[in-house]
Amino acid sequence: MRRIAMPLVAPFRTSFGTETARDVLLVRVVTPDAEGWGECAAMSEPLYSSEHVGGAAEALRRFLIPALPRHADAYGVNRALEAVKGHRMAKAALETAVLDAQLRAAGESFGRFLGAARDRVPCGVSVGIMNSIPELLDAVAGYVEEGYVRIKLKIEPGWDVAPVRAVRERFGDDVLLQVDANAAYTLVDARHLARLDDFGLLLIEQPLADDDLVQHARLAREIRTPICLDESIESAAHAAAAISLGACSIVNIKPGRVGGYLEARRIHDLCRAHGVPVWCGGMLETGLGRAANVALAALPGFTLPGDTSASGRYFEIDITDPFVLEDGHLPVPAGPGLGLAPIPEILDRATTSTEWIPL
Ligand SMILES: CSCC[C@@H](NC(=O)CCC(=O)O)C(=O)O
Ligand SMILES: [Mg+2]
Repeated sequence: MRRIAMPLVAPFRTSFGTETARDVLLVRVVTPDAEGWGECAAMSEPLYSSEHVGGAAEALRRFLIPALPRHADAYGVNRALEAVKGHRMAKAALETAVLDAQLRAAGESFGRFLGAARDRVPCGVSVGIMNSIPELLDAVAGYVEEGYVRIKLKIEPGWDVAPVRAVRERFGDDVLLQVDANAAYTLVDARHLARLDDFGLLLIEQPLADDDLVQHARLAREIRTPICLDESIESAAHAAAAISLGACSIVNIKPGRVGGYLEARRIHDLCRAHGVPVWCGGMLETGLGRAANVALAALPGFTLPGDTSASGRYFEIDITDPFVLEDGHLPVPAGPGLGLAPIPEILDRATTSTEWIPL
């Protein structure tokens, strides 16, 4: 296990706090045939969800790594880790590292293994809450200029209708626009949220609390903007419940949040069977997690642009060759496994601790 410090190019503010740097936990698995990498999505503090990077490291050290079967592929690891409750981001990092090693040894790319239907994906970008509308419009102008095909605005009570209206007035009705509340509202705000219906948004992401499926279903009957869930969907079972309750009509799939790429694909398959569009969310990943997310975003049911932005959206220097936007798209890595690896001298400079756990 390796912890790296990744400063952000600019503070990223959401309804639950402001990030200025990522403290990222990486897992490297060494097998007789190959090594594999997994990136843990957990943030430094348990503000997005209950997981946090220190807790993930502890769960891996004490429960998940010791539970690893001696000879197992990612499916075997997925089953072996089921006995541990929760800790999905920690599980995802370990399962992904095993999957990466397995695929590198087999000479198969993540995209091919997952069922990618394209060799590049259209990219959206997530824009934080800013100190003023002019500052927001400058940031959005930069991203539109860079070629991002979709803009997502973080919102919270007091910063919602005005920024959305300003972006619509400045950039027109054609730019694909959506908002993400990170669970900042309650049903009391339903009539206020209905004011966003005038702006032709693609979706409103996670308006209410993560465990409020019934209330999201009620909200869905009071606003026209489609509801997309993020924090609420931690498994295929959650996705099935949300769809059958009418709590959402779009799902943001984040492999870390749901325990790994195998469960992410199950959710993709389930949503596709219900005609529910999905898109790939982001957790400010380095190039390692970004590579796996871009491969996932190439699956056929990912019909909306994801938060799969270029490395430069967050990092001055990525620990891998950077993802660079080309005509609003990112290429799906074609090499074995993740298709890339950390650049040793950059990785060493970013490293704050390493820990070797023998099986
Ligand atoms: C620090 S906020 C992380 C969670 C947030 N992620 C994003 O907004 C996209 C971040 C990214 O581009 O990786 C979300 O709720 O969707
Ligand atoms: Mg979100």
